[in-house]
Amino acid sequence: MKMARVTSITERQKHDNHRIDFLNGYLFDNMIDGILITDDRGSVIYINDAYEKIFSVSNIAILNRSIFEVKNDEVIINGFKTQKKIIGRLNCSTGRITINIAISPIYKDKKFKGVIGIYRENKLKSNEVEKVESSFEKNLKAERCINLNCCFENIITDSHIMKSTLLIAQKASMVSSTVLIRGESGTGKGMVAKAIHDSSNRKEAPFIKVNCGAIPPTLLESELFGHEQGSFTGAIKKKIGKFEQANGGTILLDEIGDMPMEMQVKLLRIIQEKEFQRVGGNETIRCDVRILAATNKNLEEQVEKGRFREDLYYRLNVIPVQLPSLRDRKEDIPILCRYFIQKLNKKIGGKIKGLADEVQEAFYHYDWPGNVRELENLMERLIVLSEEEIIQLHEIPTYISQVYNTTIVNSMSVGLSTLRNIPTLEEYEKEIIKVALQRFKSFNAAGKALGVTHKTIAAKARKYNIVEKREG
Ligand SMILES: Nc1ncnc2c1ncn2[C@@H]1O[C@H](COP(=O)(O)OP(=O)(O)OP(=O)(O)O)[C@@H](O)[C@H]1O
Repeated sequence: MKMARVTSITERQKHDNHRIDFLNGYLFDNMIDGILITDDRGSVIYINDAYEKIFSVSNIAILNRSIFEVKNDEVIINGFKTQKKIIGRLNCSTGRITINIAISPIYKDKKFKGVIGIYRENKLKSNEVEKVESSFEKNLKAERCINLNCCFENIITDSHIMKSTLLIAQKASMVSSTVLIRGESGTGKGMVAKAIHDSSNRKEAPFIKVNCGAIPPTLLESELFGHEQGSFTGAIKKKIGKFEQANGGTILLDEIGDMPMEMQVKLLRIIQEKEFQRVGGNETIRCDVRILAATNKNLEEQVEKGRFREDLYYRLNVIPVQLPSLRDRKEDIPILCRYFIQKLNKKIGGKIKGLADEVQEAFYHYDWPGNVRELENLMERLIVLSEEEIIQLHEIPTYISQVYNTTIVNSMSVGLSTLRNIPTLEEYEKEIIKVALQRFKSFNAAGKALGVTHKTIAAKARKYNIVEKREG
């Protein structure tokens, strides 16, 4: 009898640990190709010996540095930004050696975890030197092909996933199908709905937004479909509902997941038959309204629990548009900050020029549960209250700066544990002082960050030739 192979959990764990060992060290050590691996923020977490040789760099100088600051390797930067497989070529200064590069994104549980770059030296014969052409250019062109029209220009993003999502929204604007826009609160669902309307041939007609969660269930029907005079206590005058107001245009049913069951039946009817009656009225009113719905709820779960009609769910979910949360597109944080600084400086007469490096780091590590709205509100508060032109770490709320402080300590120990050759204490001291001086720009501030006096920093900076020794 054939025995099935069963891998127990503990065995599997052993496998996993083994794999991690591989990744942390020896798998790539003896390869001919240079290898560089980054984490999801673009910090270098691994380079092998071949990489050190090809680029004449030491791992101590490059580990934990951002690929944006380490070296001008546009191929990996482009691979990181687009989170796509990219091949390219770098020319060395002699022109006789090129380096073929293949960058691949690393995903775990559908989440972007960083990139791995493979670098292979390619010695050219002299007649080949002229022919070298970088496929990086081609990739850039492909990237530019993601063309969004001006209706989407207020939706600021650098993220490839977000741009692809907006492209779906733009395509949806060309038809009248129902669109279900999903995403956590503050991810921009309202903005996307407006852009779909503005980009459609209904743009001259009204765009009407109804927050289904904010209106008491008893009033929602009259809000949506209107009522006749005297149809219920308080119905003093005839009222035109939102659907009639939106005739020829678009209606956004925001927080659709909170719509009461009775209203869901009525909504289904209007989607199917395109007609309704006002509350207390007999007249059948036909209207031509494009329906967009938005929610931050898990509608599938609501359907399973019997809180949302399955037939309505399918009617609404004809074109799904899923907006990623800000923590899943952290590459958007810098561009959003720049955008909000510019916009809010104008609005409230602020003079902020930017964010200190540590603030940017802190923003990067924070989870932003309120997404872009939370970031925008915080930027407004900082612009109003900040004493400096560059917003400093001590000015941001402690729940965000704390995240930064713990991450720095953690990343230092992770970085050290991945080093193959442990640096001497002196080498380590030299590097950390260099980093602190680059970041804080003065002996005083660097000393404060490292917990020593400015005199100690100054003396050590001279000892390690980080700054020039004074004569005499
Ligand atoms: N990509 C973006 N670029 C610029 N501003 C943005 C972006 N995304 C969101 N915002 C801003 O964030 C705020 C929230 O956006 P919006 O109301 O569209 O989010 P939402 O997902 O509909 O939120 P909710 O579910 O709470 O209604 C708005 O002030 C909007 O201007």
